[in-house]
Amino acid sequence: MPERGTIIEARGLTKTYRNGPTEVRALRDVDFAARRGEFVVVLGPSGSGKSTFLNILGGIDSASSGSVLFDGQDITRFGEKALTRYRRDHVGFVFQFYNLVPSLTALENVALVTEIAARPMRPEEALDIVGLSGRHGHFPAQLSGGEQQRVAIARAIAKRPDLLFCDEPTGALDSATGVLVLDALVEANRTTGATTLIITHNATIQQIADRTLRFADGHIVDEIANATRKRPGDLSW
Ligand SMILES: Nc1ncnc2c1ncn2[C@@H]1O[C@H](COP(=O)(O)OP(=O)(O)OP(=O)(O)O)[C@@H](O)[C@H]1O
Repeated sequence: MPERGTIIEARGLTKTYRNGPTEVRALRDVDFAARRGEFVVVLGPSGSGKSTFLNILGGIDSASSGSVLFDGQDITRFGEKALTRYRRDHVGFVFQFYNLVPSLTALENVALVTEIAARPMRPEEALDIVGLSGRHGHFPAQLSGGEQQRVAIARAIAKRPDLLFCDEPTGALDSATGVLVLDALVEANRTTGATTLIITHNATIQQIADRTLRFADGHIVDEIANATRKRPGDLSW
């Protein structure tokens, strides 16, 4: 039985990529569970399996073996249609590069998602949460990198996802701008209650999390629960 409050759980998760004769074991027998609303930072060296882990949990990559239970249902057994619905209704993704549509305003970029979501918030509300109320009509080229990333976060949360998965969201940003993006993620987590996982190479960021996972060589080698969480504004790197 899953622990009470668990929203996503991986059991014995394994992923092997085959490129011709060579095999890369990206994940080896990973067990993990996260509670609703939890804020988790994922650390680990390059190639240790962090992105593969997040992508499989989010239904954009497939497992070689093991299971991923979302709200008790094994998504590794879903067909294409159910997997698309899972991603569309329950998962918000944020990547290092913002992937906004250049010819659409901030508001229109967010509205693209709210138009197809099952229970969206208004695009204006999503932009408010990330602190961009004054930027609705701006095109991506008129926004700084950090502002573009906050539009990407607004787009990810506007569908009210249960899960918010962020792969290196501050990787391309300087520290002051990175702090604003982390503030937006903390606020998004607080107001939507989405379980939030953030991959980063910056170990300082773990201080804002409820829990830190450390990957090495396809395993979770360490898990630390934080008794207290710092605010992003109190970090410096
Ligand atoms: N599509 C793929 N085809 C083949 N090998 C892959 C593929 N995706 C990832 N890998 C390999 O799987 C291993 C884990 O990669 P992954 O991207 O999950 O690591 P990571 O910890 O996220 O690294 P980084 O911090 O550099 O993003 C690496 O050896 C990588 O080269």
